[in-house]
Formats: sequence, C-alpha cells, structure tokens
Amino acid sequence: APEGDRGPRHSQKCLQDSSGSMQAPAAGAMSHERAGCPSLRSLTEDCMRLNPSFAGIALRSLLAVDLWASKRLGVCAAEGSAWGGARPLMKVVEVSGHGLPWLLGTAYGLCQSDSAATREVLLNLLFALLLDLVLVAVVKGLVKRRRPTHNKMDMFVTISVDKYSFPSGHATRAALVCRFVLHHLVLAVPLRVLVVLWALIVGISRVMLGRHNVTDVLFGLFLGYALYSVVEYCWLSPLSAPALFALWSS
Ligand SMILES: CC(C)=CCC/C(C)=C/CC/C(C)=C/COP(=O)(O)O
Repeated sequence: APEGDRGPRHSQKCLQDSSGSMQAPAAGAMSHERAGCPSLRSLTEDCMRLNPSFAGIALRSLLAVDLWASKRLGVCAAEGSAWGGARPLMKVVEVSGHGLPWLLGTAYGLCQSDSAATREVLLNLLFALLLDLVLVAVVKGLVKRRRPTHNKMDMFVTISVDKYSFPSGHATRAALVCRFVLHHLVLAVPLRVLVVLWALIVGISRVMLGRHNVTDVLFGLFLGYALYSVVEYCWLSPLSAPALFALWSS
C-alpha cells in the first residue's frame, strides 16, 4: 500500500520498534523512512484521517448530499432517463448559454453598430464574456473536479478544461449576462422576468442534463453574479480605453 495508506497502528509500531518508547519522529525520521516506516508527514495525515475537523466532516457530508441529489436530478442525462424526452429541449437551452454564440453575436453586433453608446456596451459585454471564459478555465484547471459519471460527453464545442465540472461555465455566463442585460438594456418588466428565468433555467438544465453537480451550478451562478461587479468596476469607456474605441471609430 502507498505510504499514506498505511494504518496508524503500523506507524506507531515503527516508532516504538526503533526507540522502545513513543517519541517525536523528527530525529530518527530518515532511518524510519529507510526502514520502510512512515514519515512524520504520513503520521500527521493518519491523524487527520482519524480526527477530521468539523469543517472536513461538513464538507464531505455536503459533497455526499451533492452527488446523491445531482444523480437524482439528472433526469435528462440520457435518452432512456426518466425525462429523456426533454433532453433535446435541454440541449437547446444549453446552446443558448454557450460561450460561442454569445461571443460571436456580441462581436458581430459590435462590428455592425453605428452608435457610440451601443458600441461601449457591446465592447464591455465582449470583455465580460472573455473574462468569464478565462476565470472559469482557471478555476476548473485548479479544482479539477470530474463531471458526474452519468454525464454523456456530447456537448456542443468544448475546450480542454471542459472535462472538469467546477464551476459550471454555463451558470457563470448566465448569471453574468443576466445582470449585464438588466443593468444596460431598458426592458419591460415581463422581459426582465424572462431574462432572470432564462438564467435560472440554464443553471437547472446543467444538472438535469447530468453535466454538473448542484454545487457546480450554485457556485457558477454566484461567480457570474460577482464577476459582473468586477466588469462594472473596470468599465471600459472612450476615456479609460481610448485606443480600444479608436479601433471602431475609424
Ligand atoms: C475564443 C474562444 C476560446 C472561444 C471558446 C468558446 C467555447 C468553446 C467555450 C466553451 C463553452 C463551454 C462548453 C463551457 C462549459 O460549460 P459547463 O457549464 O459545462 O461548464
């Protein structure tokens, strides 16, 4: 078994065998390790495994509930699933929150726009979408949480980090775009409600399709919501980024 997997009784025996009594292993650590005994680090790991902190227990319990709930809610994960008939519709929702249509649509609008105010808003939307892609890729690459086992990897255009699931990129984008649109477009109340519903449905559909666990989506929605505040803070304008705006005015 790997060093870290040896039980605490084995570690204790090694310490006692060498000195005859229990002692801190620092001085004899090298000879213990050479004799095949675990190091101080593996003893500490053993201790942590035997005495997990309250936070550790809470996190493990949350993850267990998350996996259980996500599996039960993945009702469109395959054609043969409980709501398999709704899978094509869920995939349409998936495309509506995908990065590619949003990036291409925003870039196209930017090129077509002849009003300075519209250009400013679209340029900031493009900046927000790119920032979101980078942030999600970094977090996915750091956390490396695998997608649920019941997920079928048949997604529309993905990049390498999309084999990981935490956080949901669709959820971050949906929350970000939702906040952006509500702040910068003058919309009638029913349309504002529709925008919020769309963001929530995109989030829920990630779990129903089996793409994500519930916590991936909840954290994604939170991250996208918070990211909008960063975009507002760094708002690009002809005053703050004249060179960027000069590209479109010439
Ligand atoms: C310019 C550039 C690098 C565009 C890439 C657009 C693209 C392929 C985005 C990936 C969107 C995607 C599949 C995100 C994964 O979403 P999850 O909700 O499954 O995490």
